[in-house]
Amino acid sequence: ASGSPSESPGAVSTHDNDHEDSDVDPLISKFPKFVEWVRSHDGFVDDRVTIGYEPGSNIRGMITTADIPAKTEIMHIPKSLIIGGVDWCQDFETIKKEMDMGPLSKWFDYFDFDDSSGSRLPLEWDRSDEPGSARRELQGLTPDDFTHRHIDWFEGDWGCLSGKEMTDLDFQAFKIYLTRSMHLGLVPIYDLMNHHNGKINTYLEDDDEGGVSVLSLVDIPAGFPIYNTYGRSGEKSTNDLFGQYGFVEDYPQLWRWNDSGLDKLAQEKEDHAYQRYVTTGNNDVNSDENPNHLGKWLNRLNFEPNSPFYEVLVISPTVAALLPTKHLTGALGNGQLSLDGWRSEIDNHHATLRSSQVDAIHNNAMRTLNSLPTTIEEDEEIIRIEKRRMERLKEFGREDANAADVVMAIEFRLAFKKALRLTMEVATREREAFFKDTDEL
Ligand SMILES: C[S@@+](CC[C@H](N)C(=O)[O-])C[C@H]1O[C@@H](n2cnc3c(N)ncnc32)[C@H](O)[C@@H]1O
Repeated sequence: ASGSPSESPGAVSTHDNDHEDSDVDPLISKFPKFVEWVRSHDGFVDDRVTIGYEPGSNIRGMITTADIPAKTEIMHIPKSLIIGGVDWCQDFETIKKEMDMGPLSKWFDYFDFDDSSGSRLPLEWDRSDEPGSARRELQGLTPDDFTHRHIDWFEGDWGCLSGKEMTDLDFQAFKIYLTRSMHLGLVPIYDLMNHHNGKINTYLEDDDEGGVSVLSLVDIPAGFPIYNTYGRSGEKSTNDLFGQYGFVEDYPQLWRWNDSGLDKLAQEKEDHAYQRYVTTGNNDVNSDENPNHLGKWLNRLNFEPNSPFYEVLVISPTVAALLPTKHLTGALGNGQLSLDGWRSEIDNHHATLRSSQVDAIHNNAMRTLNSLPTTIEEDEEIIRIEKRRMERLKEFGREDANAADVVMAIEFRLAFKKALRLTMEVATREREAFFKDTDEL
């Protein structure tokens, strides 16, 4: 009962601030026309999906209008609708050419419905780290060192622009590709799903001709967001996602950081004790991206750490796994796990984690927190003040991009600090649970 071109789904707007009426919000009201365009080019879209602003976050994304049982094909996008899939630079050129053609492009309806200019990325921040800048507000925390990495490469001598100046159209094409493409290229309608590693409810199946289907992983109730993931199996940390997309993901969060001081010491001195605590090597399991999700991680008895850096997997404000294994992070983006399910996985993990490693991450989290210029409580107050300032500016009709960037940066560092504080709490609270090395008994 779905998918015929004459049955275009409606669109709902639950947004309560800027987009009160879906009739006047083209980012919502143009959805039926967009779906018709997909279908008229041999794409398939289930009638039970629409577009709306997600309650809570107010982020536009795909939502169900009726129950969708598990293992249902929700969309199929044939290769003929996908742009690119060759490499960054060629895909960029194709996108730019099509955008430039305006209504004459086959993808006009796709570009017309796109919302990538509505998101703000750290690479759009002012580059300076003078007081008052968003970069300065990161207080040196990762991704302070790579906020502009993608654009620097893209514009640079070895990137797609080879040092040429970037035009507005270049930037538009660059941004849509950076924020929306996947391994097959730029995939219309697929890219309307938002990210959630915990409530992930879809998986992908490539077809034999270069197209792709999205299927439901679990039963999805009516009115629920349809989620994708940007970092399957713990491949990308919460810091990475913030650095690239500019949002702090919901739980579960995977925070990753480095101890630059100790790193230097370890490099200078091979037998430094740091070597005992930090593992090295590549995260090879995570490059084995299996779109068929479940099962891959379930049977894996794997004690290998997910990352050579300090890492904490935060499940809720009080539950976290210190130095998670690949086995644990393998669940991220591949399936849903209840809080009790996480707790029992984490208990098993902590029972095998050496106390000496726990001490190292605890001490590092403490040192990092103590070295930062503001506390969690101060940040909470600063955000309140900054937000009020922004609201006042808005009332006077002035939108200040830098003020919004600053709030974004402070919100990120606050979430990071909470993860560091939780790391210390878990290390202390569960002291008895960790594995005691024989020389520590
Ligand atoms: C592939 S698009 C997803 C659909 C998009 N929101 C839209 O309406 O077209 C990716 C962009 O959506 C936003 N996004 C996706 N998941 C998000 C989340 N969990 N929190 C905040 N923003 C999110 C980010 O701006 C990201 O760059």
